[in-house]
Amino acid sequence: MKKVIRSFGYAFKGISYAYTTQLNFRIHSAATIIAVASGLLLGINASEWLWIALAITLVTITEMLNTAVELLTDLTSPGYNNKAGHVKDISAGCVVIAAVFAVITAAVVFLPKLLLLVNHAA
Ligand SMILES: Nc1ncnc2c1ncn2[C@@H]1O[C@H](COP(=O)(O)OP(=O)(O)OP(=O)(O)O)[C@@H](O)[C@H]1O
Repeated sequence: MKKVIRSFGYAFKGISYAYTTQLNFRIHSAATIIAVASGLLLGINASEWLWIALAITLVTITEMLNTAVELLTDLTSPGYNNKAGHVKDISAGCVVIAAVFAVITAAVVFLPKLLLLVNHAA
């Protein structure tokens, strides 16, 4: 049991490292808070919550893996190396793909509800 708790401790250390060192991770965390608050305010349904949760999870995981890949690349290839550059670019590309998915998901879930609110107010 102690071992499991210790493993969770290491995992949270990793999340905390990504949060404190990566500006993009903090931006994504702020976007997560905005998405959850919007979901609560607009009263989205269970399947919409699942899509939002999937988008948040994908962005968070890719951002953390990107941080790990950057660290590992700097460790194994501190000097300039074409392949090291490609590794970092591909890793960053994964984050962009997840972020595009998140933006599309947010638009599909929230836009119709926001437009309805605007129409009601007008
Ligand atoms: N060792 C290297 N060899 C060749 N190109 C590199 C190397 N390190 C970085 N690059 C290039 O510079 C880009 C930016 O790298 P950098 O390590 O600054 O990442 P970053 O996205 O700015 O991340 P962060 O700001 O979180 O450190 C990479 O995507 C890559 O194209």
